[in-house]
Amino acid sequence: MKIIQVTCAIILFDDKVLAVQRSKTMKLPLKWEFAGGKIEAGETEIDCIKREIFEELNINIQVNKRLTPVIHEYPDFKIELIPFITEYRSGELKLSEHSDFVIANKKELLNLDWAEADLPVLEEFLAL
Ligand SMILES: Nc1nc2c([nH]c(=O)n2[C@@H]2O[C@H](COP(=O)(O)OP(=O)(O)OP(=O)(O)O)[C@@H](O)[C@H]2O)c(=O)[nH]1
Repeated sequence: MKIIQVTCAIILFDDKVLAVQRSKTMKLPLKWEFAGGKIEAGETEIDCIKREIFEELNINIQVNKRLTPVIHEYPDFKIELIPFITEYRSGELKLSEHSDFVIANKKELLNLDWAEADLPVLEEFLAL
């Protein structure tokens, strides 16, 4: 199965983190994830995550650290999820695709119903 490369951002707002909920009509409906998306041809990982965050959330971020990529096979597709720790810089947060968001502390993050590929990312982040 072809691997789709996807970047995602753990966006820090001081000591809290943004998580977004996929809409009913997206793949993995209503699951929580870190905002991000597919790497386009010729694009660097960093360009991709900054572009996706602006498209999906209307905000600008600073990228601070790359975490360990996760390869995950869902029943109908396979992704390499490439996570970055980032921080909010500017702009008014507006959702364009997702149905909801939270800016949550570590304990609150653990209570969300995450997309499976995100679980190792969350674990690595929480252990830092
Ligand atoms: N952005 C993002 N996608 C994730 C995460 N975890 C995870 O499994 N994915 C999956 O990675 C895939 C690519 O994300 P995307 O947001 O660019 O694509 P999509 O499926 O909404 O777009 P599509 O309509 O072109 O299929 C999605 O199928 C999504 O379910 C995550 O933390 N962030």
